[in-house]
Amino acid sequence: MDRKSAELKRKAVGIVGSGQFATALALRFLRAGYDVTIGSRRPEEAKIISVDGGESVFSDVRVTSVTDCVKAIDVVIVAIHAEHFKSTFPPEVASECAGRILVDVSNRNTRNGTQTSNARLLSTLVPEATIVKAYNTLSAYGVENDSAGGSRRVPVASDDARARAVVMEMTRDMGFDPYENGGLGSALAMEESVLVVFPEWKLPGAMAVLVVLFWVIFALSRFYFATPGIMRWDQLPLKIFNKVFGASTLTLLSLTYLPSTCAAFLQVVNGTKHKRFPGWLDAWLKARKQLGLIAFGLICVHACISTLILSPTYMSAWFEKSSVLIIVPANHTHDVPLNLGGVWMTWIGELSLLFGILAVALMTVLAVTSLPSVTSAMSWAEWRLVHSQLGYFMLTLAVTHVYVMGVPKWVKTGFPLVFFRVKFMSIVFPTLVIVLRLVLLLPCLSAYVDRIRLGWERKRVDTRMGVCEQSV
Ligand SMILES: NC(=O)C1=CN([C@@H]2O[C@H](COP(=O)(O)OP(=O)(O)OC[C@H]3O[C@@H](n4cnc5c(N)ncnc54)[C@H](OP(=O)(O)O)[C@@H]3O)[C@@H](O)[C@H]2O)C=CC1
Ligand SMILES: [Fe+3]
Repeated sequence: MDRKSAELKRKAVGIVGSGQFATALALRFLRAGYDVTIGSRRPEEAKIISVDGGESVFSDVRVTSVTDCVKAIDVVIVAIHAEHFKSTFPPEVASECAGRILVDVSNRNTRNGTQTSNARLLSTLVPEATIVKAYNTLSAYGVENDSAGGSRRVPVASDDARARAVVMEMTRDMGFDPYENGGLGSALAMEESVLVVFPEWKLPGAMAVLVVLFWVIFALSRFYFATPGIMRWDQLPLKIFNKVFGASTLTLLSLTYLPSTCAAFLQVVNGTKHKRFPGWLDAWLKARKQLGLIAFGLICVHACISTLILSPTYMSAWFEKSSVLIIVPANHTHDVPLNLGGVWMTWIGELSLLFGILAVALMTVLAVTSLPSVTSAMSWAEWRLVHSQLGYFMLTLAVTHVYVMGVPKWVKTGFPLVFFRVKFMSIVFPTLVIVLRLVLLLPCLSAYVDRIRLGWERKRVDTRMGVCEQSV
């Protein structure tokens, strides 16, 4: 076979099934210049598409029986539900698939705890074909419309490296971004990946809910039970909840930065970095980005509400007291014009606001630099500088924002009543996190941590147990 005819053969693809996904893939392959053959149970009934996307005559797609499709084409995409594998590939059809590449695109509806992937099931039914798992992470809509949501990255898995390479090239031809995803053993994880949504947000989401709930309960108890009489229910939506948002932000920011400090202390205690972190710390370290982003969302809400209620009525401590003495002459009957003028902010208000605004600005920088496109444009050293040093600086600014406005009141309140104040309690945990970080910065300790991170070990440990490469 000369090169030209080999090339022409490579540009042909078969698709078993004529449903929604099969149609979308056929259209995409047609646009990429492929000859498309659809293998259907009832070829005469199959709805056929043309390359311009409209339904039309059989001009662009060849429709045959499943047997003829697998007989004629080297690479066949199996776009049917796994429940129909058995009826579609009985032994007589399976034998015709010998030497062919079959691409399994199927997904499951539930995580039924099975240990066998659909791809493995197909490989047992069609043992003489080479099975590749791909495209199950796409959607029919996304395949048809480039503007549709969803990742353009396509994992491709197969035990046969050549088959993987063939399918990856076809994927590129369609305009997607394929990547090697190992052997067929990965198929189970690929099928499960579409059944769970935002798995990395589960733990941080749960932590955030608990934190906000804690502050809601604390704020309500403080205003309702601890100091009855000062609570006005009509100020619950903004004044009280704004305190909850502020306190929750500080707690979540602390939870974002604490695990790296814990990891550093653990490395000091272990005297090595070659020891796995316990599971809880590992999960917590992985949740940092999401925790930080949730905190960013809450600080935006806190900043909006604070701006709206910024007035001497709501924030009396931030504004100078103004009093006017009105002497009304006896028998005075007409209006007396009063020009009360503006009320100036105190230095406490101004300074506290400044620290708050700076903290929000820095948090915005941190949130932007956590976007994948921005992260990929940064070096590791730059990323570390922003998310570690700058992050702690931002936390310190946020805490100072509360200290400046709170200290005069706390001094007046005194112990133990100060423990019932939301603002006071909100900075206890962040202060502890900052102090722990400062302890790590002590020259003797930071030099020790640096040595450990360079690979030094206090005593040799069995590194074969696994190396922890988590960035801290
Ligand atoms: N739709 C999507 O967005 C995505 C789908 N997938 C996977 O692609 C596969 C096909 O999905 P989709 O196109 O949506 O499904 P459809 O129900 O639209 O199509 C399934 C096709 O399977 C064929 N088939 C074979 N045997 C049977 C049978 N016994 N009963 C009914 N149909 C049969 C039919 O074609 P014919 O009549 O020509 O034989 C039918 O058109 C599934 O495994 C799905 O998990 C993966 C990613 C995204
Ligand atoms: Fe605030």
